[in-house]
Amino acid sequence: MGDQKIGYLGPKGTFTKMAVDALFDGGSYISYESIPACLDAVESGEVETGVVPLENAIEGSVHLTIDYLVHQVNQSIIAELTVPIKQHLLVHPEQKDQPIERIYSHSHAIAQCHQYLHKHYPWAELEYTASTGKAAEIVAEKGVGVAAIGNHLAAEENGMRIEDTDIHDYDNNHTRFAVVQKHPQTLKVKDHPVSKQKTTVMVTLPKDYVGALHQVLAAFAWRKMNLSKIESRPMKTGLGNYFFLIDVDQPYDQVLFPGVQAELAALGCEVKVLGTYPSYQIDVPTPVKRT
Ligand SMILES: O=C(O)C(=O)Cc1ccccc1
Repeated sequence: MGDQKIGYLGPKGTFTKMAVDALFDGGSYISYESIPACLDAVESGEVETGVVPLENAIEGSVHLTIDYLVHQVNQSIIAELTVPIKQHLLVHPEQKDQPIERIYSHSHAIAQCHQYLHKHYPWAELEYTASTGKAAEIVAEKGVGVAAIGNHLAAEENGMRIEDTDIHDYDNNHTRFAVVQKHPQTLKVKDHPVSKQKTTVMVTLPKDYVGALHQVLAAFAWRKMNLSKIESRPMKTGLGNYFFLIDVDQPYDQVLFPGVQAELAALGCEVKVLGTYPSYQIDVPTPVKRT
């Protein structure tokens, strides 16, 4: 296999980049400034593999990723990795007593630190950026009087000072990242244990009728297939129209899944397999001391 080209949500110093560094064993890493830009690059073949955030333990799903995967591109999830997330307040090295008037970050990072922000910086304006790395880059450029929420890598890469560490409101803050490809092929990853094999399916109901979701879930339940997540998202075709994304805790097989698909098809549901993949749990290094 040649050099693997991996696109990720950048710029430098994002959590996605930390996840990429932790998972992959070599390759060319190409940074994209937004989730759609990264997934478009996979779609066009500019990179074979993309890595984007999928779900956070505190804030929930990254809807932009889910919606883009479902509505805009045709790609498979070929791996997922879960990494711990520690948020810090980053400032310009010349920041001293100047009031912090604006705080920049990704919407999920801001949501993970709401209580902290409410308590310590209730006056600060919050400004959303496409990633935490972008927020750090903006603050490094703007100078004093502003701050970013991000990780220690963003601090290092942008020459920032960590003003306050571990400012996320809940411990056990983890994020799941999806590794996606248009034409599934083998990945060269470091030697991480696979915690389980999962399959994600998208189910679209024909129309709203009594017990529809119950029947969908029953198809998995009586086959004793464990579900680890179910989420509804709007179809974007009108209020009240939803599809369901279901994570099943087992690899795709030739008996149970086709059985589910046939049973749901008989109910008029559309079922699409978004991927069957290994799930990695990775501990990224977090060498943080207040500086
Ligand atoms: O913005 C980043 O650094 C990302 O990779 C997305 C994200 C944002 C907040 C928590 C986890 C991942």
